[in-house]
Amino acid sequence: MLELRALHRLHIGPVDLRVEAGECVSVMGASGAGKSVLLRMVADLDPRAGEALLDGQPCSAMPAPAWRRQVTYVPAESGWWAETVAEHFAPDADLPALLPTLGLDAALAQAPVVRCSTGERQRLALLRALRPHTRVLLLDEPTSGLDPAARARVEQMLRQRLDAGGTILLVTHDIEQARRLARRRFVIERGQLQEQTAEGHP
Ligand SMILES: Nc1ncnc2c1ncn2[C@@H]1O[C@H](COP(=O)(O)OP(=O)(O)OP(=O)(O)O)[C@@H](O)[C@H]1O
Repeated sequence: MLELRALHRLHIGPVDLRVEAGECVSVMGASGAGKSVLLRMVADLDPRAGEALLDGQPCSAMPAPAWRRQVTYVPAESGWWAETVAEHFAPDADLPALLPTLGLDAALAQAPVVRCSTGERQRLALLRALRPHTRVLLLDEPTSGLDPAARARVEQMLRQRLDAGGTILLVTHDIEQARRLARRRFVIERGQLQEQTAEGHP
């Protein structure tokens, strides 16, 4: 279970939130409202006040890499540091089996990253983050560049992750996607998270 206690950075927060294992919570909000700042705070990527806990273990009590192994941020545009796709995955990753699960050609494993399309890179970044030790996925617009078929595959994979006990904090501009995946939906406004009721706006 992920717990946020009075997380605060810039004008975002304090944010208090509990997300159970197997639960997806969505966060919507205007451009610039602070959605990415929030996800980065949870991943402990920037200085911030407050505390985040995973199963009661405070983030501040563990080395940053240990926290980020379990609580993984997938930004809207991921970083790539090597030439080919395969170099960004663990040596034992079964890429010929993994890539088609999100509708990607298995041959893409040997392709240079610079030749991949935006939507291909987006799905590759997600696959990169879906390691067994990742407990919480912090997803920043994971399907914004995808066609409906690819988006459906991604959502199916996220549902499998939830069924297996994973936790997802999902930033999206797509209200229908939020309704499909998230048990609870929030909007960030004036730096505060506000829960939306089933009938309410948005
Ligand atoms: N390191 C920083 N220092 C100062 N201000 C920042 C920093 N990072 C982000 N901001 C500001 O915080 C606000 C929230 O930014 P954020 O990227 O979280 O928006 P967002 O809700 O994710 O927007 P979008 O939907 O456009 O991606 C913006 O006004 C941004 O300029």
